[in-house]
Amino acid sequence: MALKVCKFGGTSLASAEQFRKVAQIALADSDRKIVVVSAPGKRNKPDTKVTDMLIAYAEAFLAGQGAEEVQASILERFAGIIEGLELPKDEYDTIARILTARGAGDRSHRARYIDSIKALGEEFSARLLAAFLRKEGHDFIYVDPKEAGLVLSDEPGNAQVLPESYDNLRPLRDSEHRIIFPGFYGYAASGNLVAFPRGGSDITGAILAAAVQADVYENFTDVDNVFAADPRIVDVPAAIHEMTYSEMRELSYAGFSVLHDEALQPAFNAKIPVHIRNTNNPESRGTLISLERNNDELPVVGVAGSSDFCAIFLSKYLMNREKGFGRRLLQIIEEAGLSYEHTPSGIDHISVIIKQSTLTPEIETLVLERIRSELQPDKLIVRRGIALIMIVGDGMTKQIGIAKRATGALADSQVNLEMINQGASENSIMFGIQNDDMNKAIVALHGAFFNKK
Ligand SMILES: Nc1ncnc2c1ncn2[C@@H]1O[C@H](COP(=O)(O)OP(=O)(O)O)[C@@H](O)[C@H]1O
Ligand SMILES: N[C@@H](CC(=O)OP(=O)(O)O)C(=O)O
Repeated sequence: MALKVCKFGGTSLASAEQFRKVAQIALADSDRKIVVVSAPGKRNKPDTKVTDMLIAYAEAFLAGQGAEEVQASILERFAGIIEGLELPKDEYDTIARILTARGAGDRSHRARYIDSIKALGEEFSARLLAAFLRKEGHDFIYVDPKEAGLVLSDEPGNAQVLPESYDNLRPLRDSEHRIIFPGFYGYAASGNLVAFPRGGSDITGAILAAAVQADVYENFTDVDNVFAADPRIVDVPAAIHEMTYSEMRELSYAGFSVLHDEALQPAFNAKIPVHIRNTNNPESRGTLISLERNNDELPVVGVAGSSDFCAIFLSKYLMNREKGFGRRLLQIIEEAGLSYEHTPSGIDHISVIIKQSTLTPEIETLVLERIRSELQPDKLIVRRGIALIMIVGDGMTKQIGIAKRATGALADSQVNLEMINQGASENSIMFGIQNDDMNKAIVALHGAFFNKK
């Protein structure tokens, strides 16, 4: 008997109707022993994710404002699900009680308080799905991440798994029951609830799959497969049915929100294939992410982009002869509490690319002052509003002319290139452009590599 861990995203649990689909999929294959769930997501485009409502609920308390309105909207979402699943009224009472109690919890640490509330969407989804499956006569239990031993670093909203979690979670493999596990959060060694970054239920699923040595990690979402570009940007993008871990890691980091980029490492380490599938069309083939792919006629498997980066650009004559220049520069960045994304460089210049949101005006002043006094550059400027576009494919190394094809397509679309950087692993090329050109660039690059002649 095979062992499968499956994760259902917020869109798969947005309503009672979606819960029923999830239950049907879980029941269709007895190998699906562990089911990880997200909080109810959007039912339609203008709708709000429960996680965002919970964050608003926490923020209302923190601001000392009334939270009644947002509390009522959260409870209304769950009331609709409970009613649609024909669950007893007790379920609603429990949810209302927990939500009120958490809201009244300790607010002395802002980020910790927000985590303790925003995780409730996943907890409620998991409790309701387990209750529904049991009501229908199936042996599923809700498992609490604390009891199961999902131990995370104590970084609210940005937690990472600690190695002991894998040993702690392994026994779930032999549980006599099938398991419903909430995604997105775990506990620090201190006992505090901590959440992964947004979209982090994907990470929970991957950790569980690795811990129990699953044969496959099925990640159910609302698209038939991964596309070669974001379907919200490119009309009818090419479907990609196979990808390698490193390709998907690059693409999800660069903008493919379909899978969290940090979800790949646990699956990759444990060599567990990840199968992206559609809850609304479970018959479709999906996308298999593993060590190797057979579609090696494709040099490039995807084009992704994300906006709002900035570049700290420095030039200094004979920079190449100055030992330790790069190290000292990056040390300044590190000591300002910043992480950097890329460092494209030439003989006399270097840029450090950083997420714009992390470079606050205070940090910027501090960093620039230190660079000026400690490194004495000839030129130092900060460029904002940069989008990074990535074309990714393990097959790129074997084909000549990929960069030419890409830059040609960008030029034809009048996109001005500010930076080009080939990843050290040679399976990606990054282009830095103006934010406003991002979608145009993605459309052009998708056309260059995927449009049938
Ligand atoms: N390259 C891509 N291929 C498929 N979907 C993509 C891609 N890039 C972005 N997406 C978006 O990711 C969405 C699925 O991710 P997400 O909204 O997080 O779903 P879930 O609620 O299942 O976690 C899709 O609806 C699609 O709009
Ligand atoms: N609900 C959390 C975690 C998550 O993974 O959600 P989703 O599966 O809907 O991306 C969020 O909105 O960030």
